[in-house]
Amino acid sequence: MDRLRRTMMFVPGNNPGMLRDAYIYGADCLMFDLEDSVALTEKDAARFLVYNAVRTVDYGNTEVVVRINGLDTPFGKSDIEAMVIAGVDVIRLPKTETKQDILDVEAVIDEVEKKIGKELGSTKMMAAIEGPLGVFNAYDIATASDRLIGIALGAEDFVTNMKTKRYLDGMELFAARSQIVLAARAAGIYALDTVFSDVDNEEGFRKEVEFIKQLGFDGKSVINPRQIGPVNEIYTPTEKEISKALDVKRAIKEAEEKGSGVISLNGKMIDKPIVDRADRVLHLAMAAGVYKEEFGDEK
Ligand SMILES: CC(=O)SCCNC(=O)CCNC(=O)[C@H](O)C(C)(C)COP(=O)(O)OP(=O)(O)OC[C@H]1O[C@@H](n2cnc3c(N)ncnc32)[C@H](O)[C@@H]1OP(=O)(O)O
Ligand SMILES: O=C([O-])CC(=O)C(=O)O
Ligand SMILES: [Mg+2]
Repeated sequence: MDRLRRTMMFVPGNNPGMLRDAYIYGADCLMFDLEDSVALTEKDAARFLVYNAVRTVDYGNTEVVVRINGLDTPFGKSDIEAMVIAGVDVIRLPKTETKQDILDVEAVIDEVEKKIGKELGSTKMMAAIEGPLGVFNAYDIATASDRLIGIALGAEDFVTNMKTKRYLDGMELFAARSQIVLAARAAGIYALDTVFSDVDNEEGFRKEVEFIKQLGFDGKSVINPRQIGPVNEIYTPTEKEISKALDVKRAIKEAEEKGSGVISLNGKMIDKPIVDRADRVLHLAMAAGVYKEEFGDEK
């Protein structure tokens, strides 16, 4: 079963208390940051702190991601080396513009894995797209490496590069979000949405989460523990959705027993794509622990 990546919480890499306690809030993934939340004077200290946290704190089933500095900075190579040795699950590359950016980071990861005798390919990658060139290259980026588990939007940098700002309706991000979700789905990897920086605006946040779910994203980066509950809730199938999915499964089973692939349920047609969606609801519900398998054939 694929893992849930509904919530990925950024944690500034130079804050030891947050690095130690972040897992208690229930995010699916933690994203320790060495990039833009860390001042230039703190880069080496943050790398050291994150390295020690990853090696010593038991994060249980929470996926550990580290956002490195790009290879075009003086910190990128050391960040990658330290994080592969520390044993992080995923390295997140910020500001990805081209396929070559992925290949360059992958070459360094390959080198370190070989040097320390770690299974080649075991350190996964995630790429954040934060500018118009990256958006144009989204599919090339998404298919650049087998290590890639997902691509994400970085909206604060994106709107800055586009010479605009963020609006509550999100129209300035619509083209980028669409391109990223299409590229991720075409490549068969996760589509991950960006942060919502106004932590106190819960209503606006919820609307944005509903919207990105509608577009097809698998989850969202968050910056504060208060944002985890709403995303996990919106992305977890409700009892009503689970019960509807089970009705669909029962109806199609009945149809198949009669040699048909289509049947009517409460006036609505049920056939393969609708059954596949019901399977996905049950799969997500199982992964979230709110449903236990009944049909046995969910993906
Ligand atoms: C555009 C970009 O690049 S975004 C990615 C980079 N940015 C980040 O990583 C920022 C992450 N977030 C934060 O640093 C903070 O949440 C802020 C600055 C936004 C707000 O800080 P605060 O106002 O102190 O948050 P708040 O009062 O809600 O904190 C409540 C508790 O949650 C903890 N907390 C807050 N944010 C986080 C976090 N991201 N990770 C772990 N713990 C956190 C606080 O330490 C505090 O703990 P305590 O009760 O034990 O003292
Ligand atoms: O990747 C993110 O969501 C955060 C970020 O760097 C940005 O918005 O520029
Ligand atoms: Mg950014």
